[in-house]
Amino acid sequence: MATAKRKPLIAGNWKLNNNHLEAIALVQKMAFALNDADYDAADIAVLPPFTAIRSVQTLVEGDKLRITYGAQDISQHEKGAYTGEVSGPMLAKLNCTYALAGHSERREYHHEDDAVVNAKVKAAFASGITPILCLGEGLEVRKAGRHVEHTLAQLEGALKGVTEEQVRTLVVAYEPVWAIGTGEVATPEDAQEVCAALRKRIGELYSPEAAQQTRILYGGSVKSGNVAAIMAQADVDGALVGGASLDADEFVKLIRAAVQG
Ligand SMILES: O=C[C@H](O)COP(=O)(O)O
Repeated sequence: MATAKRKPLIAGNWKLNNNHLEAIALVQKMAFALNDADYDAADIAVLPPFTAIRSVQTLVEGDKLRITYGAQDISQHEKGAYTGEVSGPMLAKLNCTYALAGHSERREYHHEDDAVVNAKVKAAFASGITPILCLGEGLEVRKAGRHVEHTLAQLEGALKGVTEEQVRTLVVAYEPVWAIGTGEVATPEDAQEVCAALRKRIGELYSPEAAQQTRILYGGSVKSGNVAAIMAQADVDGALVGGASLDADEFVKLIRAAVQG
């Protein structure tokens, strides 16, 4: 089967870093370094904390930057008595392109299970936001050799009720939990094994054509020095980057290394 061309996506998840002033400084520095060839080669996104999204929006729209942005989480609810939550319509009003759903840190520290993640994925689509669905196994599961079945079960749980049309635009991020923020990177072959299995299962659940369109990212200690080998894998379409996205010079270097090839 001919492989459709998927534009790489390099997304920087800032996690709990950068107030709105620091966010402006970081995006300005990125914008100063990036050029049209970079934007043509990859979609480039930042995922600031909620409090900085408005500042990033103002900068991006005011200067017509080709950097896209999104949120690190999205409520499964649209409105009502849900203290602390931020809804899809609120994020859409800020012109967010993406929202993470099911990041392992949300699953671990906020006890989000597959049903909640599924509701968040659907909430994002309902507001015209592209969910970046995060999946991945912990160390115990990896050691037991059950990483593929574990990640596929998370995928199936998160996609209940998601249509084929939606899944074509979905972004999936495979992030082995043991490789997040630890300096421990999965080998390119480890990343490919799971990303290929995810694409195959999307093909079985929907259609091979849809599976060829879904972008699948790898995340977990991705840096400018290791991204090229990961991106060289057939089923890896980009990276979800934590720590290395907090430094503009390193992030731009990483983006360029990711698309050279
Ligand atoms: O969302 C990003 C991932 O959790 C990876 O974080 P990291 O690049 O700091 O390991």
